[in-house]
Formats: sequence, structure tokens, C-alpha cells
Amino acid sequence: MQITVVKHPLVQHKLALLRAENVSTNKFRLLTEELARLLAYEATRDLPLETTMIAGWCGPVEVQQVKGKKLTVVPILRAGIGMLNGVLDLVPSAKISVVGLARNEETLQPEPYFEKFVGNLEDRLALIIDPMLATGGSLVATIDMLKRNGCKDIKAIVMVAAPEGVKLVNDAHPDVEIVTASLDSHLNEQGYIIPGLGDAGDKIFGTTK
Ligand SMILES: O=P(O)(O)OC[C@H]1O[C@H](OP(=O)(O)OP(=O)(O)O)[C@H](O)[C@@H]1O
Ligand SMILES: O=c1cc[nH]c(=O)[nH]1
Ligand SMILES: [Mg+2]
Repeated sequence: MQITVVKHPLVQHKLALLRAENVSTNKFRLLTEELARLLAYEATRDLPLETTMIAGWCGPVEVQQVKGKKLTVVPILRAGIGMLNGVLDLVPSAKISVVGLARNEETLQPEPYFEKFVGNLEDRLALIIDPMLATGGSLVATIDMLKRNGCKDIKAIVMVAAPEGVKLVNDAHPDVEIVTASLDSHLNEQGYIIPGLGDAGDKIFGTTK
């Protein structure tokens, strides 16, 4: 299974704060951004490095620098937007591709309403961001879109994942690594992750059903 659960104490602590029943919109937003930053640190752990010589304080020094791998960060609207600034803190030059999907509350199927990809996807690592991986339909649809547009190197960063969603993604796209703070228990009858976070989009945007 291509899943990395980040057990770092700061990740687990922030996730615990996010799970609280009465967390405010402001706090949920801030924690989402902070958690996204930490998860992105893990998701970028194998970016290729190159050795270069630079002028250091005591003369020439050999250093390791990121090899200039092109990146695109791919927030899934809406909730993925809540993670965007946290990820961009680490990769400020990354270009942004946007996918709009709304999960139909009866069928639980993702309904696409927007897509805008940056160029040269075949040369880029795509980092998909979405707080919740529930049935997996939204993530599989996003990976399908990226691959149709030429992308070959894809990772997904989600705050919380359900086993059902991880299986769907792994079966459809075994090459895609999922980086998460938690693999939770299961989905309830409405397709919500248990224990999960509730409706992440509503909590980030301050909307109600
Ligand atoms: O794994 P799945 O079963 O597809 O569910 C997960 C999707 O559902 C939520 O978004 P939603 O469609 O509710 O839209 P929103 O971000 O606008 O709230 C969430 O942010 C994921 O995109
Ligand atoms: O638990 C879930 C499932 C889908 N979308 C959410 O925001 N939360
Ligand atoms: Mg969504």
C-alpha cells in the first residue's frame, strides 16, 4: 500500500486539535494550513538533489540543492484551498493547477465543475491537496484528469484518510503515494470519515449545509 502516515508528534497534536467538536473556523483554518505545511515536508522528502559548488564564508563549499524538479500543487476545490498556503510556504515557486469537484451527497460520486492545469505536466511532480480522502472518488477523478493531461509523477496529501478511499486509489493508481496524518476507522452511511473531522469544506469556509 502506497500510504505514508506521518506520526511526528506535532502532526498528531495538530490533528488532535482539529478533531475537537467546537473548533472555530479561524482555528480550523490555521491548523489546516500548519498541518499541510508539515505533511508537505514529508511528501517532498525524496525530491532529487544535485551537488553544486558555491562560494561560502571560508571559500568554495560543496552543497546539495534541489535539482529544479518542476512542481505543480493541485488543490481540489473547495477544501483543498485551505491547505494551499501551507504547502506553498515550502515550495513557493510551484505553479498551481486547480480541480473543482463537488461530491454528490446522495450518490457520493464526484461531479466535476472546473479544471485548469498549468503547462508541461509531463515534466512535473503534481502534489494534490485535499483535507479528506473518504470514498476516494474525488482523488481518483483528479488523478485521472492529471494523467489524461500527461502527468506521470503524482502524490496526494490529505489530512485524514479512510481505508475505503485508500483502497480505491491504490487499486486504480498504485503508483500514487498518499501522505496523511491519519488512517481513520471507516465511513459512516453518509460517506463521512469516522472519527474524521466532519465537513472540512464547511469548516474552512464557514458555511453550513
Ligand atoms: O473521497 P470522496 O468520497 O470523494 O470525498 C472527499 C471529497 O469530499 C469533500 O469535498 P466536497 O465534495 O464536499 O466539496 P467541498 O470541498 O466544496 O466542500 C472533500 O474535500 C473531498 O474533496
Ligand atoms: O468526512 C468527510 C467526507 C467527505 N468530505 C468531508 O469534508 N468530510
Ligand atoms: Mg471536494
